[in-house]
Amino acid sequence: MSALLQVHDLALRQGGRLLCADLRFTVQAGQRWLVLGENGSGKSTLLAALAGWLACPGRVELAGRALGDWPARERARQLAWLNQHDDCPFPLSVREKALTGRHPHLGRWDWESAADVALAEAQLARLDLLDLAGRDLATLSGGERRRAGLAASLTQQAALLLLDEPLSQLDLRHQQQALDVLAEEAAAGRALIMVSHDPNHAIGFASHVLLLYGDGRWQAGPVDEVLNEANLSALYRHPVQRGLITGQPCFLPQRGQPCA
Ligand SMILES: Nc1ncnc2c1ncn2[C@@H]1O[C@H](COP(=O)(O)OP(=O)(O)OP(=O)(O)O)[C@@H](O)[C@H]1O
Repeated sequence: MSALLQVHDLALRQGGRLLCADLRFTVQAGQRWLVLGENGSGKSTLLAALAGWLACPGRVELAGRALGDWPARERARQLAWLNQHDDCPFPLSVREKALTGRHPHLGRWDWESAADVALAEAQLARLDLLDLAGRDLATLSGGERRRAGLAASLTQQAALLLLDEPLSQLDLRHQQQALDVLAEEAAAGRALIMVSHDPNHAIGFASHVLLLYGDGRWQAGPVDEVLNEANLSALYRHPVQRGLITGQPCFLPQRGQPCA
């Protein structure tokens, strides 16, 4: 099976600072990657590079073809990017926001079809947003708006979802709901690369983890190999303890410890 995404020797820099050097990893269809790291370690920069919005040294191949060789519309059918800052400067209903995910699939002068609307509304329903479909995006709470952005990414039906903190601002139930929806997407063959600040989002969800240390170093691999106390303590420069809750591992910061 050929890889959906191949990252070869990618270097991430911002403002003259090297964030990540020689990054190499491969994503197959159905895999769920969680990206972890401190504030400013380069997680959003990585997603921007993988989305083709940031030119970086190295090579990224999407479905066997260099990222830069994809025409923008075709690339957007393959790859959805939920940005961390997903605000909209003009009035837009929640339904219209979800429908933006269909734009790469429409011709220049096409309107969305009934099937497009049905698909968008189905994604809103999965995220508990159908009752708000007619509301202006600007009137939503932060968590509701975040879920509307995720619904738009799902409506795009891309093979690869790049999700920058899709669970931020979501309450506990909606976090779990979103994780369940994303797990369904992965089971249907889509690949996910999701940024989070909670290593526990990996538990029972992620298949792989990418740790970005923000100083050039990184670690990537299956959850069982990469997600452990030692790596997380080094990543966050704070002692992290692994515990068990009803047989499930969980990671917690040690209390009362000075920060490094
Ligand atoms: N245009 C820019 N000029 C200079 N520095 C920048 C620029 N854009 C981003 N940076 C810096 O690059 C670093 C990485 O930013 P990035 O947004 O990728 O971090 P992140 O890991 O996503 O952080 P967070 O967890 O806070 O969202 C940060 O220190 C940021 O201040």
